Amino acid sequence: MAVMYDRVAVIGLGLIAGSLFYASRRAGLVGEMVGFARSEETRAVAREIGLCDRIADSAGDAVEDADLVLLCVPVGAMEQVAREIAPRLKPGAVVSDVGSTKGAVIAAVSPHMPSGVHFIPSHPLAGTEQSGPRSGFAELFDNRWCLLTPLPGTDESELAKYRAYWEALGSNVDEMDADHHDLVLAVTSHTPHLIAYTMVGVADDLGRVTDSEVVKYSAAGFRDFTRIAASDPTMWRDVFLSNKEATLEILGRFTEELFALQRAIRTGDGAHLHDYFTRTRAIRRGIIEAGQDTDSPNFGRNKP
Ligand SMILES: NC(=O)C1=CN([C@@H]2O[C@H](COP(=O)(O)OP(=O)(O)OC[C@H]3O[C@@H](n4cnc5c(N)ncnc54)[C@H](O)[C@@H]3O)[C@@H](O)[C@H]2O)C=CC1
Ligand SMILES: O=C(O)C(=O)Cc1ccc(O)cc1
Repeated sequence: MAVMYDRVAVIGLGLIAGSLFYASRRAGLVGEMVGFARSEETRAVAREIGLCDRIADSAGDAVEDADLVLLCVPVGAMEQVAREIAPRLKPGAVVSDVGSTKGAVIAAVSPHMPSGVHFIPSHPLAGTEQSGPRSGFAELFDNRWCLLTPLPGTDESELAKYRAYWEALGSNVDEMDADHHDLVLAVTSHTPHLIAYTMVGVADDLGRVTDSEVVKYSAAGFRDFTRIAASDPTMWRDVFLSNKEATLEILGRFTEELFALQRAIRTGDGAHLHDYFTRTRAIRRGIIEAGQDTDSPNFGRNKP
């Protein structure tokens, strides 16, 4: 495939930045990729393993002359990075981020963007519980969604080009507004992570009594919870602090339903439990029939 951006800068050298580097290389989408991370140790690892073509000594140096700048740091660090790079951005450059929340990132980054620079926020719905410079891989974005939340008045041709970049990385791309994104993600990602963290925390408390039994007899569902609860603490702290309103809204609804189920168990209301589980089973079957199960080889089959 042809080179789309001659020079790309990635700030923050973890799972997403590394995967962007390998996937961009695989598809021949960028000329040179320059990287920067705050910690000296991360930069040393990146140099050692050949992550990026060049590792700069500051965020400002990394973005010098870059056509595309990708902010791949925890969402709580976006503002500081935007402030650091702003004076060094090339006029006409596209700046994007890959943060898991969008409203707060837009509020943090856009005030610092000089006129003539195009800020186009994005969020790949692809990840693992791994983090750091050694965790990236080229296939991460294959067949996953990437959501763009462009601001009103965004340059149409830069938006179309950035969208095509994600498609060339292997993703399916959709656009929506930031508030809607944050509500959808609170339901599908943020609150489920909080539930996994809580369940593993509960098991850990029990573990002090029954010790290794929790691990020894853990069934698949609980093992999935432990995988999710092993995700990066800094990243997830920032996600909840920056998507407060939507997460609290969904958590409120969650606890109401949980209390109703708790009451059904206490009062022996089997019909309530059975009806509830029948409804949720139909949702899973609907996802599979629509070809939207990303674990299935049929994923994307029924896409419009
Ligand atoms: N891990 C996941 O599954 C996904 C993460 N995201 C989002 O992508 C972003 C990056 O996540 P990961 O790559 O997983 O994180 P990571 O923890 O693997 O990497 C983050 C990198 O940012 C660097 N960093 C932190 N603060 C910095 C600062 N002030 N200046 C420069 N570098 C700084 C760290 O040293 C590290 O190299 C986050 O905003 C996250 O919400 C989006 C989709 C999936
Ligand atoms: O590992 C998992 O199960 C994930 O849910 C990955 C993930 C984490 C954060 C995001 O913003 C998007 C995807």
